[in-house]
Amino acid sequence: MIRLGVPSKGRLMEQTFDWFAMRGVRMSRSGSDREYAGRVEGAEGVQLVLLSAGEIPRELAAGRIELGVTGTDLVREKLAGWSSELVELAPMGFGHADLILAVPDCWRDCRDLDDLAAIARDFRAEHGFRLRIATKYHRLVRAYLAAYEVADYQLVDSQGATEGTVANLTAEAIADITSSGETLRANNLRILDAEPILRSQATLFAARAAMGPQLSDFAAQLGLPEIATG
Ligand SMILES: Nc1ncnc2c1ncn2[C@@H]1O[C@H](COP(=O)(O)OP(=O)(O)OP(=O)(O)O)[C@@H](O)[C@H]1O
Ligand SMILES: O=P(O)(O)OC[C@H]1O[C@H](OP(=O)(O)OP(=O)(O)O)[C@H](O)[C@@H]1O
Repeated sequence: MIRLGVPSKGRLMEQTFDWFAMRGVRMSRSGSDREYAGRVEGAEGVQLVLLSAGEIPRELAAGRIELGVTGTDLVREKLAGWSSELVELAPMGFGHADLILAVPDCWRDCRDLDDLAAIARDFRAEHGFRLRIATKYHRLVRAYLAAYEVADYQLVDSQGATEGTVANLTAEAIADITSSGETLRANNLRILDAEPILRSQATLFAARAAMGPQLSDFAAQLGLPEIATG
């Protein structure tokens, strides 16, 4: 049996269902919108497991599902050394979002990472604490800022509504996912002029430990390029 983890709600779930339907595999919830079981038609031996997008990386790594759909951002954030545990079978062409750093629009002198590094250096002396960056992407943000030699900051954990933290005075800057940019604009934030921390999209992942003939057959049925097994 191949257990396939799919996000349990919203656009990500609907677009995942559409992606599989285009490839001849029809998925649906078994019962009401609140029931987290699902049906699969058009593929033998595949069981649908509806899960939080954020839990799918760990479920794959733990061997509780063999395949999973989630954003590349969540896999890279949640699993250190993700590529030793998972294989990227197919980018799915939706759920595009960039993980970016943003500062208050009124910080006229903060345009890029060099400016941020300089402001962060002065911030502590001036305020008695390090500049706060709100995010749920701790691992990715730390690695990125280390690469650009930004050091004088602290991360503040924010699991949602991250753009609100600056107005709420719990952070000076944020690192979060954006697609249309509307949430940033509505909260008077501006993206730093720099490469995004990550460009993410919804992706079909397989657990490396589960690779074998059954997964290969299913991948072939979906029209994916031949995958190495073992
Ligand atoms: N505005 C957006 N546009 C496109 N993709 C997005 C957007 N916001 C989030 N995503 C992507 O959707 C995926 C799920 O995001 P997130 O964990 O925030 O979802 P959620 O619906 O809050 O899920 P959970 O059930 O874990 O709370 C992530 O990979 C993220 O990159
Ligand atoms: O650039 P935009 O198109 O405005 O999208 C960006 C927003 O979408 C996501 O939030 P989501 O709605 O998933 O809620 P969250 O705050 O719980 O993460 C993300 O965290 C941003 O807040």
